[in-house]
Amino acid sequence: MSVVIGLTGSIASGKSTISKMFKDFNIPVIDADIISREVVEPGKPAYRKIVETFGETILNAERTLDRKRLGSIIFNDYEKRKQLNEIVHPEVRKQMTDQRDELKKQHKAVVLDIPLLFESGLQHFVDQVLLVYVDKETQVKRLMERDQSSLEEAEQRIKAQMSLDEKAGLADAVIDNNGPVDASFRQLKQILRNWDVIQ
Ligand SMILES: CC(C)(COP(=O)(O)OP(=O)(O)OC[C@H]1O[C@@H](n2cnc3c(N)ncnc32)[C@H](O)[C@@H]1O)[C@@H](O)C(=O)NCCC(=O)NCCS
Ligand SMILES: Nc1ncnc2c1ncn2[C@@H]1O[C@H](COP(=O)(O)OP(=O)(O)OP(=O)(O)O)[C@@H](O)[C@H]1O
Repeated sequence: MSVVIGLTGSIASGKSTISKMFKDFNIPVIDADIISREVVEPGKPAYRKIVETFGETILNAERTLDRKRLGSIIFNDYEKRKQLNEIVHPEVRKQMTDQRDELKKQHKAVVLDIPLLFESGLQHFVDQVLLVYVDKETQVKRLMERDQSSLEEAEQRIKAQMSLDEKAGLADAVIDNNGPVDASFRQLKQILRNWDVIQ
């Protein structure tokens, strides 16, 4: 029996950092952010719907999506965000469940890295939910440093998601990622032992 692990957190909480650690255990990771980029490439159905809905001003000169511009529209506006989600999310879900079912056949565990797992109510896609947690101050600081963004931009993005404190109450296990990376790695190892994924 393969265990399907839903890896989640909030923006800049450290999902990608933890996600890379699964390689050490030979556990494959399916990344919703990567799939959500693939399904909006020019020529794909979701791309066409996005241009129809948001207009050509959200395109770059080479006609790919101007992600920064689209982000500045949707992170400011709940209704627009909902419209974009309704176009992109069904495509992402289909790809993720197909890959999950294939990988389950060959691995002791499979990870679905889904930033919006709780917001989208996707708990039923997975057997265990693993949350990467940081406190609000660390989150803002790491987000601003990584994306070279202002305090205002960082707080706006954080506000577009459910708070990490609320998510912590819903998860099966939590990694506290406020400390150094090796401390988070040790927590991950213990959790995988508890779930009988590793020895
Ligand atoms: C708005 C877009 C173009 C901005 O692109 P950008 O390259 O700046 O950001 P990126 O895609 O790398 O996302 C970064 C993080 O933002 C957060 N985020 C992205 N989309 C959303 C959303 N619709 N609602 C809340 N948070 C979001 C997530 O934590 C994500 O990890 C892009 O995020 C997008 O297409 N979003 C809709 C699809 C989506 O929900 N993706 C996230 C999970 S499937
Ligand atoms: N334990 C840690 N100590 C110091 N820096 C960290 C730690 N964990 C992550 N970081 C840094 O914090 C930033 C955010 O981490 P990461 O990109 O892994 O988050 P994420 O949850 O995947 O973000 P997003 O949702 O935006 O994709 C990165 O610059 C990363 O290098």
